Amino acid sequence: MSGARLTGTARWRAFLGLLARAGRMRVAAFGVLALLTGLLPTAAILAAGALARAIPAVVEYGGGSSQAEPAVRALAALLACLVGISACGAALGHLSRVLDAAFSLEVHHEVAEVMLGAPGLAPLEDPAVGDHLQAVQDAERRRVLRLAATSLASVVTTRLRGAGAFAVLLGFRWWAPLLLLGAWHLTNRLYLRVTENGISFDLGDGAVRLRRAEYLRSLAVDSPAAKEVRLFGLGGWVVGRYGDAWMEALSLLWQSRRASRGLTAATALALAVAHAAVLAALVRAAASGEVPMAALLVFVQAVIATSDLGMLDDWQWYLAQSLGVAGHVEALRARVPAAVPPPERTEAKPRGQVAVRLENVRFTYRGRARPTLDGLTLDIPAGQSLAIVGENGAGKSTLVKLLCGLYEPDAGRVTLDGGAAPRDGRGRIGAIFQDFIRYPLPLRENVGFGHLPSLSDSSLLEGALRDAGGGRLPARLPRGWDTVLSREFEGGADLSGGQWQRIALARALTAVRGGAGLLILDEPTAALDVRAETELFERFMELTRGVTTILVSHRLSSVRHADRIVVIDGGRVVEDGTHTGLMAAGGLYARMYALQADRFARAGEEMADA
Ligand SMILES: Nc1ncnc2c1ncn2[C@@H]1O[C@H](COP(=O)(O)OP(=O)(O)OP(=O)(O)O)[C@@H](O)[C@H]1O
Repeated sequence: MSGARLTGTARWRAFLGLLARAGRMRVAAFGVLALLTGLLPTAAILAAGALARAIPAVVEYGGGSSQAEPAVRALAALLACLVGISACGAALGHLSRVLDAAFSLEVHHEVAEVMLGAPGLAPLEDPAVGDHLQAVQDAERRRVLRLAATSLASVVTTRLRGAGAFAVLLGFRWWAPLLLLGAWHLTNRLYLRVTENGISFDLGDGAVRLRRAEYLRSLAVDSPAAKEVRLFGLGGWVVGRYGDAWMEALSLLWQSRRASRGLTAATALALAVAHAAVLAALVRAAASGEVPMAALLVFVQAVIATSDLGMLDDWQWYLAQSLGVAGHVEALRARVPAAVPPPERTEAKPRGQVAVRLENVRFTYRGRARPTLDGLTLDIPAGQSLAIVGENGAGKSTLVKLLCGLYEPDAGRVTLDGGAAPRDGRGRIGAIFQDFIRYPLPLRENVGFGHLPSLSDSSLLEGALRDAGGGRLPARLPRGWDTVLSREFEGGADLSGGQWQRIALARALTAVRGGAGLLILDEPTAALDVRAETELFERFMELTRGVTTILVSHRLSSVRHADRIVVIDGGRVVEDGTHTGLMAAGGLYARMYALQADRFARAGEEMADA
């Protein structure tokens, strides 16, 4: 994955960039608080040492004497440090939580902006883009994004405490902190090894085995399989296999952990030897009088605090993951081209019918050896109703997606009204696809999304729904236009396939009422029977007179009343005319029509026989 290939510095830059967008002042305050929280413990160790040094004078001359002043100052400094540690720690914790939320929001915002800024659908089909998106989604699932600043605060303050202890110990022997650092560094290596094992487990065989176990578990508890599991008495088998699959998956992890046993033992030994060497040297120096008692107290505390240079467990992992996410976001931005902003509209007539022209268009899907469209030329005058027909896979939907500017042709041109590229004129196109979206949102939005500015124009939405044949629907829903169209939400409702189709069509009509001059229906009625589809298309052509309409269907009888019919085959237009003209020509259209009519008649006979 290219996100993983970003250098550490680039990832840090991306991470801090995302964090900085949460507010520079907040980030500056975060930095100051982290610095104070990290360094005050070392100051406290030094203050404790100063206090220990000053105590004998207090004992000797009394608390009220001038000789006791250093002790009072040291005590005050120690108290100030302790109060500072807890106050700064609390403030840092609070600010971290604010930044955590802001960081996660920024990541999602950035990803959405990059993806929505892509000129068409092609980047969405790029496997590398899919990998980056998946990585961000996984991070969200593991709550990594919501701990980015907290983990940064924790790692920074801990390392600062370790660095402070290191500096203090330098005052004893130069080699002492280096020795301890080396030993603690081994714990970091060990941690990395264990993490890498975990990652390769997640990415490799382990994940496959876990997925299998997870599937078996879901068979036992989820509803889709509930009927068959009970009916066929599969319960015992499912639970048994789940246990086996789970153990099989974990055995891989244990195996990899066993492989780290040598490093674990070496680390423990190194830590014991390093600490023993430094403590022994300290004791010897104290015994010889070289290191006084107060300094011994300081150095021993510093030895203990060097553990903050070692492995940090979860926080280190969370921070590494957050840096990884920032890398993925950065890589996503580099991978997905940003759309060029549309030029200023110069045409005087932004509303009304749209003329479409495709000139010698060639288009090949990513990963496909052969073009889907090749040498396709088609002129659609403003206001015409055109049907595009062809066999399955002929490229009808592809042609429609090019018309909507969702893909760019490899060669040739697609233009609206003699000049504009489709993606610059999207506001003038209303389209409903075969796989139209059933938004789990209120009915109002499901219809109003065709023209967002009309979302609050109830009479426009009502008119569109009525024309699409769904006029009685709001009255049947528990909350009328505000009913969420999904049972997964409180007070929501489920609709039948036919009702959803009416809503999708109403959405297209809303687009037309909002000013779209080109309406495309790419088989949104596939679930209807032939007669219903024919009636609906005819009604639609009636309702959208004055708008350029493109109907896609492979049921020829449904579209025969269109002004014009083109047949796509081999990636280009092979026939072009009216139904009567094409039938008379006796070409591909006529053959397809005869075949469908024959099939239809035979199906009718079989039903009559039955
Ligand atoms: N996103 C995609 N990536 C790769 N190939 C695709 C993609 N979408 C469609 N294709 C392929 O392009 C060819 C044309 O598909 P298209 O959906 O345009 O045909 P169609 O005429 O609309 O078919 P149908 O009548 O079945 O809806 C098919 O071979 C299809 O498999």
